[in-house]
Parts: sequence; C-alpha cells; structure tokens
Amino acid sequence: MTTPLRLAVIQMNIVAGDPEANFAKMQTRLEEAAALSPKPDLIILPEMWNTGYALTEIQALADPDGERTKRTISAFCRKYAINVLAGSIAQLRGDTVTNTVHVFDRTGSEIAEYSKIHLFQLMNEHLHLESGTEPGRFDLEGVPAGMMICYDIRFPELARKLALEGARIVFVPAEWPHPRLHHWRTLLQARAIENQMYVVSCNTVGESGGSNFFGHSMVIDPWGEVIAEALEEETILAADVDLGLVEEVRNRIPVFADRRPELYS
Ligand SMILES: O=C(O)CCC(=O)C(=O)O
Repeated sequence: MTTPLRLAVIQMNIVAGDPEANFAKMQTRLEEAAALSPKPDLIILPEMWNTGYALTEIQALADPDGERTKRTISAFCRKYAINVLAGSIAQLRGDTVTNTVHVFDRTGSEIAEYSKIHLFQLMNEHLHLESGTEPGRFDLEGVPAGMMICYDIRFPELARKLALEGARIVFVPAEWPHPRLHHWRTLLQARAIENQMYVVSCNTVGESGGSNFFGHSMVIDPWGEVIAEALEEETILAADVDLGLVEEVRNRIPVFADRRPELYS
C-alpha cells in the first residue's frame, strides 16, 4: 500500500448572488477542514461557490481574473501547508465569464486551472458563460490528476481522455440539483469503474437560486466502491485514498490494454 492521501470535501450551501456571504462561509469551512485530525492533504470546494447560479447578474458578481479567490486561497494554503482544489468560481475575463477551477499547492502556488468545457443548457449556462477549451490536468504531489465540472461527467469521452493521459484520480466540483440523484450517483460510479480510477465529487447542498441541491458528495475507488458519501446536509466529508489501488485494479482487469481504438471512430 502506498501512503494514502487524506481528502476533505467541503459540502456547503451557496447563497446565490452573494459573494460576501459565500467567501465568509468558505473561509470558515476551510479553517474547520484544516483543524481536522489527521490534517487533510487536499481540500476540495464545490462548483461556482462564490456566486452560485445568479447567472443574470453574473458579469457584475464574477471575480475579476479570479484575483480575490487566488489571494485568499493561496494565503490559506501557505498558512496550513495544505493543497486546495478551489472548486470553481465565476471568473470575469474581459467581458466574458467562465466557470473555472483553480488548484493551489501547499506553498500557495497556483498549479492548475480548468474552465468547464460542457455548459449546461438546462440551467442557461450557455447564455451567460464562455466554455473552456482545454481539459483540466494537474500533478497532485506526483500523482497525475484530472478535473471535470458537474455536467462534464455526462461525457465519458472526457473522463477517458484524462485517464488515457495518466489520471489516477479525477475531481468533480458540482452544483447538481434534484431530481437527478440517480444520474449523479450512477454516472460518477461509471466514470470510476470504466476508467479504473478514483472519482471524488463535491456537490452543493440546500436551496440556492431557485434550485434544490442534494449534496451526496462522494469518494469512489477504482473498483467502483463508494468509500465515503455525504447526506443531504452541510458537512466536511473526509476520506483516505490509496492511489496504489489504481494499478492493482488495472492489472486485475486490463481494460486499457484490451481497448480497440481503431474500431471506435
Ligand atoms: O447534468 C445534470 O443533470 C446537472 C448538471 C448541472 O447542474 C451543471 O452542470 O451545473
């Protein structure tokens, strides 16, 4: 067994349209996570935690160039020597807004950024946000990792691309509402099983902007077992992941060696 990584998933309610309230809560939750024993190696935040789905006002609410987020999270990482995958934020870039994850290492340096590729038309994201153009990858203390945001998990091609490029663990910040809990659980487990990798999701919970979010943040191992799952309330979900299990599962059923990509397109 390799040294496990301790994760802390912050499942929180988001006040749509109120970045001040959300920054305050996020900082309290980060402090609570840092005080856990054992201390987490990585903390994960949910999707659009700064603004929620206040899409009609998003230009005014979004964080210009992500500066406030970067300053705040980077200082936290430095203070506690913890990595943070800062969920996603609404980020103002010139006159467009993206739904963007920033990842910081234990020294507070930003090591990766990913903007949601698949915008969710059912919640009008495509009318207010600009989609990303690059898959999200980073190196988590020597472990190749990937990111997808919420609706992205409906696109198995993206998860497979991340896995083929080496990802052993994929993080999924989300704001996934009722009534599609069975889609959420099934899709997350499927992405883990078919790619034989860890999938770690961080969902919002409670009412926000007229939608009801069910939480159920999950940590799923490469065999598809749910090793931790939150209920429908605010919480910090802690779990240890043993990345060595990825190799073990991939050796047990050699899915990657058995692929026939020449027949798929
Ligand atoms: O795909 C779904 O059912 C939910 C997706 C979603 O809420 C989002 O991407 O924000």
